[in-house]
Amino acid sequence: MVSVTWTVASFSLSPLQVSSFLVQQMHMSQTAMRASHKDFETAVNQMKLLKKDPGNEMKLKLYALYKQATEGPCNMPKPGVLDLISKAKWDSWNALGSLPKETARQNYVELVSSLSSSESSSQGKPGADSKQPGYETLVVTSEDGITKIMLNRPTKKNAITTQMYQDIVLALEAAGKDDSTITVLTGNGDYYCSGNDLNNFTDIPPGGIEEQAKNNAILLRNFVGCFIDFPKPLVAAVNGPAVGISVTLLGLFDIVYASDRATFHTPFTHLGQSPEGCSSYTFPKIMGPAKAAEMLIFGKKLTAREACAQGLVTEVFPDSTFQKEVWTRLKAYSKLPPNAMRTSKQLIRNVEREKLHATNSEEISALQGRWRSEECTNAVMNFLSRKVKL
Ligand SMILES: CCCCC/C=C/CC(=O)SCCNC(=O)CCNC(=O)[C@H](O)C(C)(C)COP(=O)(O)OP(=O)(O)OC[C@H]1O[C@@H](n2cnc3c(N)ncnc32)[C@H](O)[C@@H]1OP(=O)(O)O
Repeated sequence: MVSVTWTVASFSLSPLQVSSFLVQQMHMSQTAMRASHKDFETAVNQMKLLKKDPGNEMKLKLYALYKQATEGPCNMPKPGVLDLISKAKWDSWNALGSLPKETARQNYVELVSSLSSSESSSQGKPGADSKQPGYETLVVTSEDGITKIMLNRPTKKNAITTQMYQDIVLALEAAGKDDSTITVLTGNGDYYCSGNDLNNFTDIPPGGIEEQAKNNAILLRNFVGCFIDFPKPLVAAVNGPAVGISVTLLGLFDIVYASDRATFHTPFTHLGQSPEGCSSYTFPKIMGPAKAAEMLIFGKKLTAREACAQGLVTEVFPDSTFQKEVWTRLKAYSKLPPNAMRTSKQLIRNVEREKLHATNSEEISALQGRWRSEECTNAVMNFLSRKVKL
């Protein structure tokens, strides 16, 4: 990563320089659109060179994206229930709905690129899969049948850095396979999480903003995908205010317990951005479209009790007894038969799994455009130059 100068340097840019910077961004984004046909062909060839089998679920995703990219929305008659393989392929393609060909091409390219880079990063590292990572900004503990993943950047209100996104993915993957029965995400300090660390936008790689948007898209797709596919009961213990992506993800948790000090805030429009974490689908479903719009479009902040009344939060506890009450409750739940819990969770989530993955892809495509926009650039600069708080 080249350490960035644009946010700092741009404070002293003239309006002309700023507009030429933005024109350059627009030009780069058009170039990326034109390049994507070629990128797609390269990715199709790259797929054939993968050494590891990516697994059936991933193959179905790739199949669906390939068909959508080359033929558009699913136009085949639905196969019979006994033709299991054709039906799984059809379901996967059909779940992409009217996703534009261009977006499907782009998603296919990114998915293949993430598969190839994870393959090359694990090459030459014997035992890399089994090694337990040490996390810099997470504390992961396993006790009484509960794996607790605690965000641990209290002085930065647990804002999520790019490293943290990756670490949370690793921690969730490990928790999904360990012998605990329940997994809990919580925060250390007075905040649950203040969302995406806005400094993530200042790490510009050598390929510029275009490459940064692509990298962020890959990271975010994988990150949200892990929550969609998490196999065990997943609980959020929201110990304090929650902002941005830490709020939207709550729609993918099975239980959300909140302290009465917690608030729920998604200031996407203020940041020139748009919803993620599948909230454009889960929030209207949970609280109805009118309430969801007030949060996701206008950035209305909810108290814990309001969020509970809207169905986003399961139960609110007084802050003074939050930790004691939540952990006592969870310890009791963790003794329930684990396989029955997993089966019930999967039955609940499987109904809409493909829809959630398709929503994740569409939200990320929209965000890639937002990240390149003047509205987003200005909002991030304003926060980082201490002009605004959200
Ligand atoms: C890989 C890309 C994926 C992208 C996924 C997209 C996600 C979308 C979102 O999550 S949008 C939400 C982004 N979050 C915000 O906009 C919140 C910004 N923060 C604030 O508005 C405030 O800091 C606050 C309201 C959360 C807390 O205010 P308070 O006055 O109580 O505390 P401070 O502002 O003094 O914060 C203490 C220090 O923490 C730093 N900090 C807090 N949040 C963030 C953040 N999100 N990004 C970066 N830094 C953050 C803050 O700057 C202070 O740092 P300092 O002590 O060095 O000054």
